[in-house]
Amino acid sequence: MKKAGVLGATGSVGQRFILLLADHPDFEIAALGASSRSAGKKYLEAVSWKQTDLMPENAKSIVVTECKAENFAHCDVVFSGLDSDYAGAIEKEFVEAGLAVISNAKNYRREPDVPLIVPIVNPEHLSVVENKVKKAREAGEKKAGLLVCISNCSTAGLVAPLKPLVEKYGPIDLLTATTLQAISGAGFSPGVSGIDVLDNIVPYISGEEDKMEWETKKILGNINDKGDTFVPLSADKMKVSAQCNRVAVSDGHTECISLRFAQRPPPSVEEVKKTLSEYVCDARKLGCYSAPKQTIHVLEEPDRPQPRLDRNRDAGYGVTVGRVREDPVLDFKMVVLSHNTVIGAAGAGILIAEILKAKNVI
Ligand SMILES: NC(=O)C1=CN([C@@H]2O[C@H](COP(=O)(O)OP(=O)(O)OC[C@H]3O[C@@H](n4cnc5c(N)ncnc54)[C@H](OP(=O)(O)O)[C@@H]3O)[C@@H](O)[C@H]2O)C=CC1
Ligand SMILES: N[C@@H](CC(=O)OP(=O)(O)O)C(=O)O
Repeated sequence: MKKAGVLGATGSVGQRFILLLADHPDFEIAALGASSRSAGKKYLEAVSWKQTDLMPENAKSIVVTECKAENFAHCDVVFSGLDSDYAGAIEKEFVEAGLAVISNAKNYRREPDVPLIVPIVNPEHLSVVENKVKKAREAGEKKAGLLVCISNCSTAGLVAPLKPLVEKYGPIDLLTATTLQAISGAGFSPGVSGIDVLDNIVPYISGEEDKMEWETKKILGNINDKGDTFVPLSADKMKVSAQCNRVAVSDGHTECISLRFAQRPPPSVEEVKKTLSEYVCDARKLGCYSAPKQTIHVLEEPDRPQPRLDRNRDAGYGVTVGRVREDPVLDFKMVVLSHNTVIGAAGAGILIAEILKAKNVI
């Protein structure tokens, strides 16, 4: 069993980590961290639990600590669900102390040497940290600190169907996405207020559109010849336009997307559906415990996917696509649904850790 720490353990993402780690065969919870408001309290008392699953017994009596590296020194991996106002300094301290940090926060996603990972899409980008750790071990370092960033949750759902399509049919040069994002995505402190979201749609999520437009290009981009720096796709190779909305859904981000392939003629609708259905993510091939059996579920019903009905496919690690059809402006349009706190956040972190463990990095 590897020992796992969770930073921001009381938040929306942190609570999902607690659920997903509760019965995990490879990782056990060894330390929980949050703000000084929570530190010193048992998890049961520190947290305002908002999940529909009951709080796991094994978390209840763990005493939450302050997010200091010394409190997590015994951890093989540390998952971060920290508020981004604090994540930057805390995660830096942890990596410098030799800890392996897998972060949900946005702070380091654009660093040229930090992998930005959606584990069902671009686990090959983990080679950059694999190489770093190998070199550090060869140099005699006992604990090589490393940082892996998890993408923005809407970006995770967006890139999942793009990856197999690009692999098979070449670059996508134009892409639009309009999101309908769940309230759990906004976190719990303070979270979206009832009056804002009930009987309403808020057509603005701060910073979200820019993150989707930028992160997509890093995730679908390349690594330089030296194997140490990421080279995102350039704007002339791929134009991405996102519009983001908050809707009254508890979990699960829906995205209406349209895309055009650079190569002409484009494939047929049936070929696109077949390619999506047949895609098997590398984590599944590696035998990772949490990897979805079916990476992308393609539905034929005209009124699916729907968040409440489809977000838990493959325990939230699978992505669901429906309404795949021709687009009279670009080539194709479709609706994508992904669980924002599982494959868009905590689940992604755990699947990344499973991949790193399988590769003997942690
Ligand atoms: N929710 C989602 O779907 C997604 C979230 N993210 C990112 O993940 C991170 C966590 O998001 P989310 O769970 O939604 O946020 P929440 O607001 O729900 O949780 C924030 C967490 O950070 C802790 N925290 C706040 N201030 C401090 C501090 N000064 N020192 C240490 N810990 C502190 C809080 O602890 P306390 O309870 O003690 O205040 C809490 O555990 C963010 O960076 C977010 O952008 C990424 C993808 C998806
Ligand atoms: N902004 C996302 C969640 C989030 O926190 O994303 P990021 O980690 O990219 O800031 C949402 O509201 O659904």
